[in-house]
Amino acid sequence: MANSPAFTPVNLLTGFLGSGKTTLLKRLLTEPALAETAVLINEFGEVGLDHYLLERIDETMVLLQSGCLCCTVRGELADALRDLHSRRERGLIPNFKRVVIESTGLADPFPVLSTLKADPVLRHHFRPGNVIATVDAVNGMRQLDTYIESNRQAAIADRLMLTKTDIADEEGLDLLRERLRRLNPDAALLSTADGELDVAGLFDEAVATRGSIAQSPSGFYCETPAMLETADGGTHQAAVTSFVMSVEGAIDWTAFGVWLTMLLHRHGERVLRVKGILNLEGEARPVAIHGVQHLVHPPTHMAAWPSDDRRSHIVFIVDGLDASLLKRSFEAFTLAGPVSSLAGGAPSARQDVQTS
Ligand SMILES: Nc1nc2c(ncn2[C@@H]2O[C@H](COP(=O)(O)OP(=O)(O)OP(=O)(O)O)[C@@H](O)[C@H]2O)c(=O)[nH]1
Repeated sequence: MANSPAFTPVNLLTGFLGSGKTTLLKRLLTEPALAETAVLINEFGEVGLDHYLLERIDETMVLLQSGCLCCTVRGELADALRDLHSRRERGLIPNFKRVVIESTGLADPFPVLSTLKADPVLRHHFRPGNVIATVDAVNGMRQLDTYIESNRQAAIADRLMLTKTDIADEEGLDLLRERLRRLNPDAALLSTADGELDVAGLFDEAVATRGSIAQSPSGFYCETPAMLETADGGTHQAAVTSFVMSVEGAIDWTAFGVWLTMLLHRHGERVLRVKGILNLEGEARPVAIHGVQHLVHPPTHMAAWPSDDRRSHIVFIVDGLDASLLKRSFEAFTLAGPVSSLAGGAPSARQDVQTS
């Protein structure tokens, strides 16, 4: 295709669970300079909601199967990129000049980058762009303390993007900045709240160095930082699992709000992420809800239902918390009918994530 670059940059948007990747992506995609962007979304969990929460669906947006890019979806990533390239060449989809991959909040970015290098077709048409890692100013310190994935994401990034500085306390923020500078002194440390932020400039530019990671002559990255290897060979923390609760019929908002607040108050340490699209009593439009550990974000109305499915779907990513307990307490609190579908455990798409 005439206007497509010889090597299309593939940018990676990473960052721990709930740290604001989709929010940033949504903002980026409204930038006129970034109009020609293909988006690949990968989510940890049975049911992906991010493509709905992004509220942009077209043929240059690809949802990668559930499972984690760094563990089980790498072949699919390569296939998706090859397919996008081939359809662009044949003029079947709008031209795109860059790719952005939004990874799961638990992804290790390194294998994603090496997928580009390993594939004989991809390396002739794509090149690495930038790795942008969002870091939650409220929960980031605890996540760095607890989850190796969070450290890997921050260590490999070209740009560290602090989010939620508007609701974080100053003292904690200073400590987090210091820690991030120590972890990755070469990355630009930015904030989504910065009015001067050059959003378009976050992408594409190939960078000469990437922290302590060596760059091969072909421009791809060939070493993983040894200091961040996990004892179990690099898979996710042992007890992290995800499940979805799907609920028929409208939910009472007050009861739901009390339940969620109590849940996160009591078990916030272990609820790494909760997000959902809710059908609420008295509301024509769906409402998106987000929680990250102890933090409940204000709910937002979505523009419209993304499909004919009018059920509420609530996705949980938990660390060592029993799905059936959550289901029972949800039913008791909200007096909702039985939760119609409850996926738990470790399905084949994410076998690398062990259940305890
Ligand atoms: N106050 C505030 N809230 C934010 C900011 N960035 C994101 N959020 C909120 O944080 C919640 C999670 O944001 P998402 O963008 O869905 O996070 P994510 O990293 O894509 O989440 P996962 O893909 O599930 O890991 C949402 O309720 C956002 O509105 C910010 O800078 N300030």
